[in-house]
Amino acid sequence: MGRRHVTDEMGEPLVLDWRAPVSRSFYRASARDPQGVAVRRRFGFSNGVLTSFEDERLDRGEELGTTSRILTAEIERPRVGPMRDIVATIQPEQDELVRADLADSICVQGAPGTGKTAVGLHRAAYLLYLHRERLRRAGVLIVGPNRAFLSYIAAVLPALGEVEVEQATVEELISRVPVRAVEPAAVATLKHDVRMARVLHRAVQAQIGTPTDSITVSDGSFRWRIGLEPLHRIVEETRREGLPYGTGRERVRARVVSLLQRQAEARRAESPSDAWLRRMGRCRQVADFLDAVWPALTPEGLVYDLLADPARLAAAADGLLTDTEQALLTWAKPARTPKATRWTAADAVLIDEATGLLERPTGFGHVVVDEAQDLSPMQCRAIARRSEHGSVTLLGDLAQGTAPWAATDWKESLAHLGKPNAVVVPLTIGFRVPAAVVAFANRLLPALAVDVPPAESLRRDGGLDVRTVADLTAATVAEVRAALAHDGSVGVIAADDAVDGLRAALAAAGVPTASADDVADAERVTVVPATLVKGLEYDHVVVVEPAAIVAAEPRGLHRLYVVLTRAVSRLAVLHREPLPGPLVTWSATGEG
Ligand SMILES: Nc1ncnc2c1ncn2[C@@H]1O[C@H](COP(=O)(O)OP(=O)(O)OP(=O)(O)O)[C@@H](O)[C@H]1O
Repeated sequence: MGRRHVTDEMGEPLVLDWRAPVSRSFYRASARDPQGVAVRRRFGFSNGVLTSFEDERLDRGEELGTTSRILTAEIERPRVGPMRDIVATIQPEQDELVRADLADSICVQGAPGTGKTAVGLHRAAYLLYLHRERLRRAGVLIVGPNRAFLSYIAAVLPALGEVEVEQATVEELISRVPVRAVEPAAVATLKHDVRMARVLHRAVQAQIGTPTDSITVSDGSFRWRIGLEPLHRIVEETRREGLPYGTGRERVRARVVSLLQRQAEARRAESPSDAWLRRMGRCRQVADFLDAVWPALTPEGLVYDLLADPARLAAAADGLLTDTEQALLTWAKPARTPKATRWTAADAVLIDEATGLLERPTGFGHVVVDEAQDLSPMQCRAIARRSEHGSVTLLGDLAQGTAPWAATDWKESLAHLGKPNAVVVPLTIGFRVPAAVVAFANRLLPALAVDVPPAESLRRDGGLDVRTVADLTAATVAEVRAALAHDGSVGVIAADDAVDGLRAALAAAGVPTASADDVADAERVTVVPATLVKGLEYDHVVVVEPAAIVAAEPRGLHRLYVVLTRAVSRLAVLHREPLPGPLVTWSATGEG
């Protein structure tokens, strides 16, 4: 079994695809439930050379589990460059998630390094293998937190033979308008509040009017009239159908035309031509009627009207948003038109919601969302619109939530995603971070106010070094130089505003560095702003001044937790200022 199906020259299978149904028992068989497997043999390779093999005689009750030396060697191998696949060593609890049915939406809560990203990517590959035709048509989407992360994972699916998968950030998914402005966090947070969905819905509904006049149309030969009563009926009926607003408008038009058609048929005893029907649908009287009772809307126009006009907002937000909140949303100086407006990222979220109210978006057959704890309710809804007829795999860790609207309960996120019945499954075995480093980072957990199962690291190796230093820059350069004596990548993680200085200091010391969003870069050292490091990992991590990382943002302790859990082999923490409170107890014991 392996990454791809391989046959000999006679067409006989030599290697079976890891995703084939027959491969399943390789991953799932255990001494207690051998599933017909007598011996499981794993081969170890290095650079194309067979280096080892390992047998488990399940029929004699032998089972290595996580003590497998091939697994240990694989997870302790120094990391360099982009993420790799884990086909050879997928663990049973991961395999259950990877091979869940296409119809099943699942949510995985897992501590740092438990393999959530790996599971999500392998699940996408598995589903594409099993439902190739269906998913090729419907599409599979991977959503990640930023471009650096997406480029880090970009090679995994192609390595598994899957190239037709879209990978995007949420911001890219909803980029109907260019984002050209920033706004205070309080305003953005309010726009991400799920109440805004109701405000927008009401604003759209408020556009639907009541007919006040009958319609009289002439086609050159005859005059036709539709009275008020049938017009009322048409509008009411269509409103009740709850279609997207734009579809509703066309439905009203079609119904008006169909009444005209019936009159024409009765009078002439034959059906009018398609051209006649089209002409009637576009004639001025029908267009005027539509503009009066069901005017054409654009998503940008709808959001613009709400944010530019306090009266409109008040009408739509009555009982939903307080006066203060409404004032917060209203622009002090609106641009002259929607087109001239400098939209913010949160406006783009509102515009996407509005788009969903006006027209039905095309969706994907399956959506994998990574780092999902950072999605706001409104962003969840944006993804829900794109997976309405498909399923989702939601991956995340509540302890790593750094957005102002970060999730605190997966059930809520799942409800906003339209998948309230999805199961929440924990992953608890850590494959990345050495036990000593996990223990250090876990000091923060009680301060993070989330209820998550703690992880247990498989790694007994690795090193942790927490040091007070006099000169942060000089100490960082020295630390990086020492790290370069080992194999593997080196990640220097600092508060965003310290990154340029550190990069320059390293360059001056003759150490070239890469930036996080360029995984193709051959440099072994990367200097990463703390806000971009989510989901990434480096063999040796140097964290510079934790206090500054915490001070830089409201959920700074959550950010620090992310930062401290990026190391595969060694973590060095360099600080001048005292360590943030929750970590201090630890260093006060003298271990640091
Ligand atoms: N079964 C496995 N065999 C070998 N390596 C594994 C296995 N599962 C995960 N890993 C490795 O562990 C590391 C962490 O995995 P991954 O990035 O998927 O974790 P995560 O849960 O998404 O972490 P985070 O919460 O930090 O984003 C990766 O290097 C991955 O390849």
